[in-house]
Amino acid sequence: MADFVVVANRLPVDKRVEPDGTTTWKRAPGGLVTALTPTLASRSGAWVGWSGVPDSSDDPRIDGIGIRSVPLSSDEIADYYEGFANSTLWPLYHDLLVEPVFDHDWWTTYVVVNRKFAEAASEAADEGATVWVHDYQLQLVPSMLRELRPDLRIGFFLHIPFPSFELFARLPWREELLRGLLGADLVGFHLPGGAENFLTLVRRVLNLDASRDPVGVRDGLGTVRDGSRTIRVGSFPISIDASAVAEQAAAMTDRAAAIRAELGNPSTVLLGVDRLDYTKGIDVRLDALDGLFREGRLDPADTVLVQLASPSREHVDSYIAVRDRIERSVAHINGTHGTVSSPPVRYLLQPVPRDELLAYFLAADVMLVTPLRDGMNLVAKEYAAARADLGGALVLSEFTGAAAEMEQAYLVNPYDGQNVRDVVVRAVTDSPEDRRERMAVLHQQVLDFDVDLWSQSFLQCLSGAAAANEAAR
Ligand SMILES: O=P(O)(O)OC[C@H]1O[C@H](O[C@H]2O[C@H](CO)[C@@H](O)[C@H](O)[C@H]2O)[C@H](O)[C@@H](O)[C@@H]1O
Ligand SMILES: Cc1cn([C@@H]2O[C@H](COP(=O)(O)OP(=O)(O)O)[C@@H](O)[C@H]2O)c(=O)[nH]c1=O
Repeated sequence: MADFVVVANRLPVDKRVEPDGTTTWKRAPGGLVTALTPTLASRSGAWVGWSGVPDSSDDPRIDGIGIRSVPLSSDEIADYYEGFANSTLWPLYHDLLVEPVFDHDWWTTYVVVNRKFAEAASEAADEGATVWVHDYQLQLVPSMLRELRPDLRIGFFLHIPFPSFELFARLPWREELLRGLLGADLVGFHLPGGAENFLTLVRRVLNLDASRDPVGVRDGLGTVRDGSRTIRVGSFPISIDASAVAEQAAAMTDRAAAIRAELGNPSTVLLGVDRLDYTKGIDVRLDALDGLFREGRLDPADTVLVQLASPSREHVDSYIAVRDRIERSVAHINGTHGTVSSPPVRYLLQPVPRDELLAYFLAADVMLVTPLRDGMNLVAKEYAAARADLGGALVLSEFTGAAAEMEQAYLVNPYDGQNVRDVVVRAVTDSPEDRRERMAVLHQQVLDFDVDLWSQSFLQCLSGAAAANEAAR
């Protein structure tokens, strides 16, 4: 039994089957794992989640964290994860970049799977424990868990944007999803805008009393009254372990120089690092590069774009389509502007290990983060943290959560191709002093507002919100 339980779609471990058939588990890389491991380890914590493969029920123990697998069948993965989570909610919450599918069978499976997670959390949690539920895959878990275990302190955090009334109200299951979230004592979003959208929806769809004042960052929480309970609603922008990133990156300078040499030591190295997702705007930056070569504003003989793309949700149609678009664009640029010995785009469709990523960050003159919509984007923060040398420049879409904090980046509107091309050229050609000044502010910012602040501020607000509800009970 644990007194702090994290509930997330993914477990914080990767399963590896060795050539001799034995199974080993490794801590998975990723922001959430890094953010929560210290709290989990210090508080006898447990993590409830899915292993990422069908029908797996191993419960390894790693870094002092108890793991509790929620086994999912292939059909459940198709309907809950690929279907309702990533073909209904994901596109709807990301501004309809592709058309969401509303399928009643997927919804039924979403309810069944959310109940499995709630039951597993209920079995893992000690009397009065704190349970922190994460993300759009599990929006029904807070209320299911409250019904099973009224003694628990329950927080929920959404890692992706939360849409306006006009978008969310299209969901045939809008009431159920809002009610699901209201089982929590505290509901958190990256940005105040998401929290305010939630308050408006609760008022208009459920007719509950919800506050109308603007929500602050880590402060000025909104409130919803639901019977005798008060649900707090707030903004908590996630971040990274910036000092660890800076320290690890400092050890990668030789590898960074080797990468530039492997690329032929061009004058300008541009870099993109993303999951292969249509939200990330990989095609936006490829189109900009093509345009800049055509306009003669960048020289294809002396410019290289490295695009590292990690495969994601590969069975979902919209992901198959975006991969196809990107690969055609890469081939077009290399075919039109390259030579056999020096194609201007180097594209990798593989997950890249953390150390190697940090070396690429150091090797890049300009980091291109151009999503059409993104909850936060930790890559932008990692790049700024890695550049303790104050070198490099960050081009950042206004439509990422990160842009709300990183105002000294070269901000772009990814929907305006001319703006993207102009800003990329500015980032490449601005004086070294101007670029250093911008990077100095960004680097300090990510050091000051790190992941510890994110988790501690959320957990502190959760403790206050839950205590108030316990007193009212
Ligand atoms: O688990 P997957 O389906 O493979 O997807 C990976 C994760 O993608 C999403 O990440 C979001 O969270 C980041 C941290 O808060 C944020 O920076 C980013 O903007 C979001 O897109 C998703 O929300 C996670 O649940 C997935 O595990
Ligand atoms: C492509 C790639 C990424 N990573 C690491 O993954 C996360 C990505 O987080 P972000 O918030 O930017 O976006 P999503 O959660 O994917 O929507 C970041 O920590 C990257 O360093 C990685 O380790 N390897 C990769 O190939």
